[in-house]
Amino acid sequence: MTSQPNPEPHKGFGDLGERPWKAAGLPAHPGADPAAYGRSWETLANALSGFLDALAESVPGRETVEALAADLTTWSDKLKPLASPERDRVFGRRTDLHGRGQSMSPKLVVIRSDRDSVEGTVHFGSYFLGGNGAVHGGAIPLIFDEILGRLANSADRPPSRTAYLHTDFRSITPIGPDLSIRAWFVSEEGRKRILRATIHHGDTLCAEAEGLFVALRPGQP
Ligand SMILES: CCCCCCCC(=O)SCCNC(=O)CCNC(=O)[C@H](O)C(C)(C)COP(=O)(O)OP(=O)(O)OC[C@H]1O[C@@H](n2cnc3c(N)ncnc32)[C@H](O)[C@@H]1OP(=O)(O)O
Repeated sequence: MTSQPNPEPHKGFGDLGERPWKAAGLPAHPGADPAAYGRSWETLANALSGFLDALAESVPGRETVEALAADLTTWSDKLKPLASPERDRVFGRRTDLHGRGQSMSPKLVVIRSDRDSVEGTVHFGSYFLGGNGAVHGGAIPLIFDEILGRLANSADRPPSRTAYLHTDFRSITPIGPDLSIRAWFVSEEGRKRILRATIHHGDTLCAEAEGLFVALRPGQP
């Protein structure tokens, strides 16, 4: 399952000229090059997700909260001067990694995929808690958009965007266990691609979705 680059990249960023990270020995587009960071970006993404889960679960003392806030501010201040145009970034663009090297959506592990379907597992950590052990109702469409959007734009298909995403919550989606996730094409006519997906906990259907993805016309953002 591979993502297709938008033929008309996002406009609004000036030409950077020489990319500053090239001086650090990185390629021009480090997000598109799995070798750029070795295993270190994957380690970072896992550490970030693990941190968010640990924070969500913990009840730290006030001193710990203050120290943590100071540490995070230090890192934000270090990273802000390194801000780069969207097309050059790494976060969320490492399609070779489970979870694309980001922490916004839960980690999707693809076990099998072909041109028209994909199967895998998804794990919602405590960061995605809604209440009473159930995943937040907004996080479920998030992973559906992730898996359906990637499948809709896979193979040689031109890029598309989600026009609608209908989600039915059939039973509680639990925080913690690995869940089965499946997505498949229902139809593909002209610019319109209809796909469906399910999440199961064992034999229990937790949620299902249908999405319409519309192929972008040239120049459409
Ligand atoms: C670059 C790739 C990144 C992949 C990211 C993964 C997916 C995402 O999360 S994308 C982010 C969320 N989605 C968005 O931001 C999309 C915002 N919306 C849009 O950009 C536009 O409305 C867009 C592109 C979906 C459709 O607009 P447009 O290209 O003008 O299509 P339009 O001509 O109106 O419609 C085409 C067909 O789709 C149908 N259609 C469009 N929207 C809907 C809808 N919500 N419900 C039902 N049918 C619809 C139309 O009726 C039409 O059907 P027909 O050809 O049979 O008459």
